[in-house]
Amino acid sequence: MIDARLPLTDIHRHLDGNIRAATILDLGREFNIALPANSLEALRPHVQVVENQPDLVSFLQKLDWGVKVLGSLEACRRVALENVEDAARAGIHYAELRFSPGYMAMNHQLPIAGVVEAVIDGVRAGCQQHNIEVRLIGIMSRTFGEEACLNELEGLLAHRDGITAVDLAGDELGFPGSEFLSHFNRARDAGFRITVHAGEAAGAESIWQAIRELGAERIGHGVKAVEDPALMDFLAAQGIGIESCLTSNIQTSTVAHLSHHPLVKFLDHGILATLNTDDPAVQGIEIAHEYQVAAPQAGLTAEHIRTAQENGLKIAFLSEEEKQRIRQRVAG
Ligand SMILES: O=c1[nH]cnc2c1ncn2[C@@H]1O[C@H](CO)[C@@H](O)[C@H]1O
Ligand SMILES: [Zn+2]
Repeated sequence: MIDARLPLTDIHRHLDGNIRAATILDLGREFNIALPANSLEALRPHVQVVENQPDLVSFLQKLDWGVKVLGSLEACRRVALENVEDAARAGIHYAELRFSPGYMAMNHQLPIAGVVEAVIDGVRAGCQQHNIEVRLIGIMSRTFGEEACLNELEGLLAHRDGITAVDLAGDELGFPGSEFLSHFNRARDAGFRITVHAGEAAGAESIWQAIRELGAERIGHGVKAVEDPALMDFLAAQGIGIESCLTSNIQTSTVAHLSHHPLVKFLDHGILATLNTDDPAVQGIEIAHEYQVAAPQAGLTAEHIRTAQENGLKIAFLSEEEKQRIRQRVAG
């Protein structure tokens, strides 16, 4: 159900939520970090969601081992490079990879700006080796509070040219967007594009807040928009894109069953909604699974899936010329 004539995109993909289990073992050994298991098979349930989690925060804990083994900047560069390799292998032509430099830095007190630089460098190397185009989104992890987010923003600003956009992710219920107004004012002043995780754990008001107060041009997840008809109209009229992540929404218990997922309603309403992975290694899925298994289970027809695929590049953080170049490259 992936249209091979159209670019395949993944514009909501956390690179620090996509660290290979084999790499976690490897880095654990390198930095002498005691892991909960020493074989791939035994490690898997600690680093991958094997059953749906009761809420977002429980799901997010599954990402923790991946960053605990980041003992050096070289390790950060390695996982960035491997992420590009994995995205290219998954058949993705254009990816926006996002990462939280403070979250990656915190276990071994790495310099945050150094992490940003290492990720940019790893992605650049990966793009030279593989036939894929990548942009980077810097995340501020709300879970660690305002000051930690400010440190992340400063690290991202130190390498402004290598970063396309900023995002706010983590515990949406515990840390509402209203605490981060000054961060986003600075980010917009610096010319960053803006996407925000909203309407995943919290309600439609969180999406309005992200748009009106943080300047979000796109929304990560946005599931709860379906509860507010005025918001549905607004998203469609303003061309504010939704980055849907179907399997993620089931694994976090944001949506009880795929047949209840609002993505079809978004598309039928003319909202520029897209299909994405979120944290593929942690979830045990890849983008093809979202198109071929999850989307049909969520009630998308072949036409809906095609529209979602087209929307990926439409709402990408690229210029019209860059989008056209990618379309032409894929159409051959
Ligand atoms: O589905 C999600 N919703 C909200 N935050 C997320 C999700 N997946 C990962 N992160 C958060 O993003 C940062 C790492 O890139 C971490 O803060 C992680 O908790
Ligand atoms: Zn996400």
